[in-house]
Amino acid sequence: MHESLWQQCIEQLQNELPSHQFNTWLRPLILSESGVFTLLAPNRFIANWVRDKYVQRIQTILEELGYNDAIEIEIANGQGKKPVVASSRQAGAKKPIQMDLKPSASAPVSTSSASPVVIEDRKQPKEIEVQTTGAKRGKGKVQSYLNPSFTFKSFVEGKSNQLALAASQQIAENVGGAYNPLFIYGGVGLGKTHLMQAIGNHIIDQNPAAKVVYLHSERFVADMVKALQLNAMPEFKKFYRSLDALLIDDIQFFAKKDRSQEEFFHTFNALLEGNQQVILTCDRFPKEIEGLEDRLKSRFGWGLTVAVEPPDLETRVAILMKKAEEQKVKLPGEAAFFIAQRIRSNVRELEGALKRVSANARFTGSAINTAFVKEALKDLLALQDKQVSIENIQRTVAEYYKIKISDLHSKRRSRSIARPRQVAMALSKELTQHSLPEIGEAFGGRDHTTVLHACRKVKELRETIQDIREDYSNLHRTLTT
Ligand SMILES: Nc1ncnc2c1ncn2[C@@H]1O[C@H](COP(=O)(O)OP(=O)(O)OP(=O)(O)O)[C@@H](O)[C@H]1O
Repeated sequence: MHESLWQQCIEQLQNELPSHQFNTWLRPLILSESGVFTLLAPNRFIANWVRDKYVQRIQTILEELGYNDAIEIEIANGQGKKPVVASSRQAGAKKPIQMDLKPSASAPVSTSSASPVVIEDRKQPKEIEVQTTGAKRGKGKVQSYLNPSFTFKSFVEGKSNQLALAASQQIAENVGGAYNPLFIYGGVGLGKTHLMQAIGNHIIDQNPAAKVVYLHSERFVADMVKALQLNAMPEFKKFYRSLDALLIDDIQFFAKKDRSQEEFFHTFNALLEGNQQVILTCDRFPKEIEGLEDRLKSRFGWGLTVAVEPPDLETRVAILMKKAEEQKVKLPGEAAFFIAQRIRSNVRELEGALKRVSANARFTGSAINTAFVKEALKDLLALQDKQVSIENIQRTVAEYYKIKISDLHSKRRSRSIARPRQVAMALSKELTQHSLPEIGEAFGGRDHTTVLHACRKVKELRETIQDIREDYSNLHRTLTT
């Protein structure tokens, strides 16, 4: 009975909501088979979001269909069970951002452009210059370390970054709220820094006096070492603990730096306790960072962990068109499609390719079309074609799943072999120019329909199963960077 009610309800929601909202938040919900009307969400973020934004509407629709009991939203693996009723809470209230700290006029002026805390090497008094704050770009003495072009507006949404974008937007609106810290992870050049800084830029746009600091983890370490040498740890601590939002990029560099981890752990706790927002990026999932203390790994997972994955073809085209428009480059759709088809590894490389094409076009005074792009990117494409071969993919996949390359060619059908084989086929389709029959041939002489089936299956599994999504993205990263 619940099944048919939910079916009607979900159809109604699909009619009511924009498709991206429906696909992101409601499509992933699964009706549990337990006695109570329970919807299972794939992760805590979706569960919380649905509780905050959609549960009332769901309940109302169900009531119209004659169902009057409360419903529950749970996380599919059973974590964080939290019953909800129709009158569930509203979205988190906005926390006012403190406006107390201004850079000291007497503080030493730093020429360093990267470090927000400048500890001068002099005996008395030890001063820390706070160069931090947002500060409207270009205004006043205060320097911003945020790239003003990294905004939500300039960020192209796609399936590969949808959750990360939604989470970032949510946090930008509710600084220090329910999702703290935000941990964004994913491969090189996929937009982690862009998203993190978009949050920072948004906070500052809302409140130009907000204290937002963005820095690379290596900078944090270097500043701390300097503070230690100069006996200036109290100032160091005070500074970091006074922020509204601390944005630390690439925290994998904390690995094996025990003293920095210790200090960061305390800073981190102090910020979380004060409801100050912490945003971290990393090239991998927290648990996979070797040389990072377990307590930090576990703490990173307290808030919200979201992945950015390599963008699919449509998103790559959209990103190219957007970048071309921003740079006032006339890029025909067909040429964008060609670039996007051939440059698949990450967005930074897409941007690099576009820059190269537009520089060539300017230099030669030519209009950009596909033939021109082919010529301008000749070397790059030749290099890339050489790098990703089916053999390479098979070797990498076999190593990753700890199976033999010959298993990928064999007829064995056990899942421990068949799944990696399907993943390897899908990667071959995505990363090489080989046709389906050629790929089938390279996998023990299989039919092209088997390859097509594998590609569809892997696509579906990536959408529904986190492990497969991560495996695929790890392999993609290994093969393309
Ligand atoms: N979805 C997107 N829309 C628009 N631009 C994007 C998108 N994703 C990435 N970019 C652009 O790609 C470039 C690289 O992104 P970014 O520096 O954020 O990557 P990253 O994931 O932080 O990489 P790294 O791990 O190397 O630090 C930036 O110029 C960014 O603006």
